[in-house]
Amino acid sequence: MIRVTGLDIIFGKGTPLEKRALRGVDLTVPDHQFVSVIGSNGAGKSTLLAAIAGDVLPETGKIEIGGQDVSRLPTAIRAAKVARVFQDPLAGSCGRLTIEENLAIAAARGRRRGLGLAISRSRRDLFRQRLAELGLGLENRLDDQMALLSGGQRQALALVMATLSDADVLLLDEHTAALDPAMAEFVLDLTRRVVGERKVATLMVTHSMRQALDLGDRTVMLHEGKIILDVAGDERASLDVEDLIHMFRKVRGQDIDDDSLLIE
Ligand SMILES: Nc1ncnc2c1ncn2[C@@H]1O[C@H](COP(=O)(O)OP(=O)(O)OP(=O)(O)O)[C@@H](O)[C@H]1O
Repeated sequence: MIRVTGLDIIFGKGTPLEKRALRGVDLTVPDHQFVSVIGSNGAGKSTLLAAIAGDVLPETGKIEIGGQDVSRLPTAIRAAKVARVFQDPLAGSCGRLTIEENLAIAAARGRRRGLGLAISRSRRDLFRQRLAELGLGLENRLDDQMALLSGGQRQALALVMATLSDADVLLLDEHTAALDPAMAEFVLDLTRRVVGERKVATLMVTHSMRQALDLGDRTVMLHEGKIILDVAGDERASLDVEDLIHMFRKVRGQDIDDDSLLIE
């Protein structure tokens, strides 16, 4: 579970460029819940994920993961609890290492084991099995360098890596935005499957209103560092993109910037 309470994040405090990116954000995500996060440019979506991962520390407020207060813990210490997939397919894995080595590092995250032990035969079988489930033929390429894979293959791998760890939290930051439409659809389907199986507390940032309603079981909209909409259950199920736009306008009294929020 993730519990964020009264979270304020300020960049460049005391400088002319001071920016209050999050303002008193409260958000609790239970273990099984998949939350899509939407909002226009600069709304604070990535900052929220970065704060949960530990890349930025709160000015005020608290972040708890699995019941532990991690507010002041650095990213490296939180890594065992937090799995992430970034927009840039190159960011989540090491191109110079093999597929197997990348998977072994992911599997060893948060565990007191060396890489050597991590690459045992049974582990290799597990990796093969997980890769075979993707249907991309990667189970036969364990010794290939990660750099040889396409962006979509790397994102799919990043999701598999996320499931190999015992993380309590999965953070997806526009993880399909850099992919071509067919690959993006594949990775989104995989995301649904992975989150469904792992039942991990998941936050997915997207610019697509359609994705925000189609994936997961709750949609949160951020604007200027605040949560302005939070819908789940029957209310969410009955919404379409037009409703979401209408709700945004009602709350903010302004038009959505169509350049930053994709209607479809
Ligand atoms: N490292 C930083 N230093 C200074 N300001 C920052 C930093 N990171 C983000 N900001 C500012 O904080 C605000 C929120 O940024 P953030 O990246 O979280 O928005 P976002 O909702 O993810 O936007 P986008 O959809 O454009 O990625 C923006 O005004 C941004 O310019």
